[in-house]
Amino acid sequence: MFITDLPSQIKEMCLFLLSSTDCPHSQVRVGKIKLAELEQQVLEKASRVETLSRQLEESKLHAGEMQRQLEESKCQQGEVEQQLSVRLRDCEEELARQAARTHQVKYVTEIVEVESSGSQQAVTEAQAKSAALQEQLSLQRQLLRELETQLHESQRTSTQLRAQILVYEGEMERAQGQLEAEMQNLEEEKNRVIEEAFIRAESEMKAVHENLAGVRMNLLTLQPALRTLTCDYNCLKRQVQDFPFMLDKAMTEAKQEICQVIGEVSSANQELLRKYKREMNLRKKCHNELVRLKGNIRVFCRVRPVCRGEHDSAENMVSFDPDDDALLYLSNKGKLMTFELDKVFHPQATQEGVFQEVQSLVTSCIDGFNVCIFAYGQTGSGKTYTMEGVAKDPGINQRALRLLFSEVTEKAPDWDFKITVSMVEIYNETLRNLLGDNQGEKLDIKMNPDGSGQLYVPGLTEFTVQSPEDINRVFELGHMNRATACTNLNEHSSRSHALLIITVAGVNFSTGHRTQGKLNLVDLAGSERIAKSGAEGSRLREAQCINKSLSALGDVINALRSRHSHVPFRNSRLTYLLSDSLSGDSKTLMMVQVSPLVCNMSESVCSLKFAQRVRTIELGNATRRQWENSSTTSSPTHDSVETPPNAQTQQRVYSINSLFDK
Ligand SMILES: Nc1ncnc2c1ncn2[C@@H]1O[C@H](COP(=O)(O)OP(=O)(O)OP(=O)(O)O)[C@@H](O)[C@H]1O
Repeated sequence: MFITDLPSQIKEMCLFLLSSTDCPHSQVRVGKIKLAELEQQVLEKASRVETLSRQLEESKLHAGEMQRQLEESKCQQGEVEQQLSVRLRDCEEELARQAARTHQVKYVTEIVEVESSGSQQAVTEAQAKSAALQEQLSLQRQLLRELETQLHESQRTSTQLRAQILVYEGEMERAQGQLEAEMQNLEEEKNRVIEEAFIRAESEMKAVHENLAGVRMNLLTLQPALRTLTCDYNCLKRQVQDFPFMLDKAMTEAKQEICQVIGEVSSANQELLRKYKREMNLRKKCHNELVRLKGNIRVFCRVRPVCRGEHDSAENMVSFDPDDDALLYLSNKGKLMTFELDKVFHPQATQEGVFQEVQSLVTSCIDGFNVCIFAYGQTGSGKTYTMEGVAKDPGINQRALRLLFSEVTEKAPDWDFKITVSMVEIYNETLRNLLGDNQGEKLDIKMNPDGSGQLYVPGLTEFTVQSPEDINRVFELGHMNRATACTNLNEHSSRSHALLIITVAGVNFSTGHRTQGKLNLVDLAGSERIAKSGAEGSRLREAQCINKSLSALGDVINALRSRHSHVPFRNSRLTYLLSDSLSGDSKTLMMVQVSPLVCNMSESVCSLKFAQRVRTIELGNATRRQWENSSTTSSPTHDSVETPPNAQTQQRVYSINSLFDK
């Protein structure tokens, strides 16, 4: 790591210390670590400076040594030069001497030449000596030149070393300066960090002291609480030890109390049950009395609401009496018409509300009455809605079957009831079995060969309802079979009568008393006058069949009302099938459906007029179909007041109050 890196390190550390204020203890600790690291770095730098100084010293010594060597070289050179110059001088002197001698030699030679050959030899020797000296001189000169070159080299090296020394010294000074500045910075930083850490530590200490004082206070206040808690704990411990015994005791007491209360409640229940049964009997008696007083044909009217998408509202054409729920006003062609019925349901009436008004009639079939509920009205007036309803909000059919099922289940301890269901459709005077497998099969109505005068439909499927799920299955099957037999169910249902026939047969376990009642729930075909609208072909035939059956219904009621000896039940499949429910011992409810639309006003008037006429007819007192258990016969026989639905019925006396206009 270099010294120049240190400031960024310090900066980093300072930022770290400044940024984190949430944990002063750890900051101080981290600051100290950083400081130690920095001090370590300073030490390292110092040792590096020392090394550099040492190297400088060594360089200086080296330079001194070089200087010394240079001096020595210079000295040697001087000496050599001196020696050489001495030698040169000697040589020159020698040469001069030799030259002088040459003249002598020449002279001598000449003499010698003259005089002797020995002299000549001496000259040759002298010349050789002179050549050797010359050679020595040139060697000395070469040595001198080499020494001079060496000297130059030494001088250049010395200059380089000096420059290097100067560079080192500059670097040393700069490093020293930088080091001092950094040391100064570090020292300041260290002092600042220590100061900050100290301040923070002081404030923390203060906070800790305050907390400590708070904790001491708490401790002082908690001590009594602790004493109380300890006391409570001991107390609870004792209670827990005693608890099993107390629990046993409390359980025993509670058991005794519960047994006593159960005894009281069950006796109160018995009493309530007895009262309830008495009330129920009373209610039934009252209802039957009411039916007797009012006549056994009841006529209700239900006005359906204006449906979504229907803009032809006739809210002010149909009005109701706020004080009398039996009156309905219709404003037709500027004329206000008043209709009096047994009950009028306004458009907001719920399915549940409607059913509440008919449920006593429904349950009377458990008591052995034959009941018939018709929905009458033009197409789209709400007949199917009232009878079948919709999946989320079922109509009379489903509610009736469920009610009967729950009632007979309630009576199960004393009675053995059997509920059977059939579904029939009458289209173009043909009877179809809606619960059967063969939808193409046409059914017939026949007289029972046992001589009881009862009618029966050979091949008609009867389902025994044993659970609420069976009820769903029956309706699903009936609906499915009706839908598969036609292309447009809505149109088809408008032009056919749908009958749900529920038979409830019961026997009382203790008395052997038997009852059998029949509930016919009929969604009639649309009552509008289709023939007038110029229908042709199959539509015309449908219209004729509908008209035929509806007028046959009117004829039957008219004959009953007029005490005719002959009641034309056989004039249509519908009246023939319902003959036992329309004759004098039965209860009948006609639910006349009315559309609120202006465009349907004339049909609504027709329906309401028909309803009012029917309402004025009394079929006579309703009587219960019942018989005592007989050891001689296992099949039901009519008691003295029963009216069988056959020809003898025609001889019965009916109290008819008004005429029925066709
Ligand atoms: N009380 C009511 N509340 C809400 N909607 C009703 C009510 N009565 C009838 N409707 C609606 O009016 C429309 C016609 O009713 P619905 O099909 O029951 O008439 P309908 O007389 O049975 O006709 P059709 O003779 O063609 O079978 C249906 O869409 C039905 O849901």
